Amino acid sequence: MTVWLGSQPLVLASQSLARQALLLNAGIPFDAFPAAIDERAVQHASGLTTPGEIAVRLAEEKAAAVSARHPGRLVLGADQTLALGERTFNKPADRAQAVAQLRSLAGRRHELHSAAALVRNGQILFSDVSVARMTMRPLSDEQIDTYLNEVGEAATTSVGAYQLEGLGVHLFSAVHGDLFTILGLPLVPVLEFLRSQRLLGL
Ligand SMILES: Nc1nc2c(ncn2[C@@H]2O[C@H](COP(=O)(O)OP(=O)(O)OP(=O)(O)O)[C@@H](O)[C@H]2O)c(=O)[nH]1
Repeated sequence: MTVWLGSQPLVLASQSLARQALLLNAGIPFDAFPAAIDERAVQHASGLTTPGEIAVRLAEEKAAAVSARHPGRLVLGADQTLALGERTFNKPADRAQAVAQLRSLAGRRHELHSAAALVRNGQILFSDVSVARMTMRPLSDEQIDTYLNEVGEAATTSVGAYQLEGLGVHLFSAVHGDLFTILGLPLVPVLEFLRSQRLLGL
């Protein structure tokens, strides 16, 4: 039995190790090529304001950018936008930004909007966005420092400065949403579409 029925591996337009692990564990062969687009410039130029629309547009732009370099290939792009009320957050650039971000998120509920898009030859064939709702515990500055000392550089690789499947789980009092959405790739709807295209054997 073969899981993937495509004549070529999927192209993943992402540097994200979490996204690559999700595809690997799902038995989907892929070639990973980071899109390397200016996400903030795309977001500002789009004029979009809702986190879900921003995540979808960025996922589509990432997939389209890599699709232009790989004609004929099916390209998957993804993006995750964190929303705290009207504010959106991106990956913290350094520890100072991670501290500031965690201070803002602590004791409040934020949303993770994770979008995926599939593009071939520049045509958007599929896009979808899922939401997870994360309730972070109240955290003292000392607790934030202790956490960041433990996780180190990994704090700058995620939009919320946490990896939920790692020590990040200690930051939360409640989590609502599927793990794929939290990890940054709404995999179930992507697999449903691939199945509809007869690209999956399961
Ligand atoms: N391991 C892990 N990664 C997470 C978690 N939450 C968010 N992320 C990652 O945080 C990153 C969100 O930033 P994005 O801008 O969407 O993606 P990126 O890492 O820059 O990678 P590209 O797809 O190349 O843009 C993604 O890599 C997500 O996989 C989590 O709980 N665990």
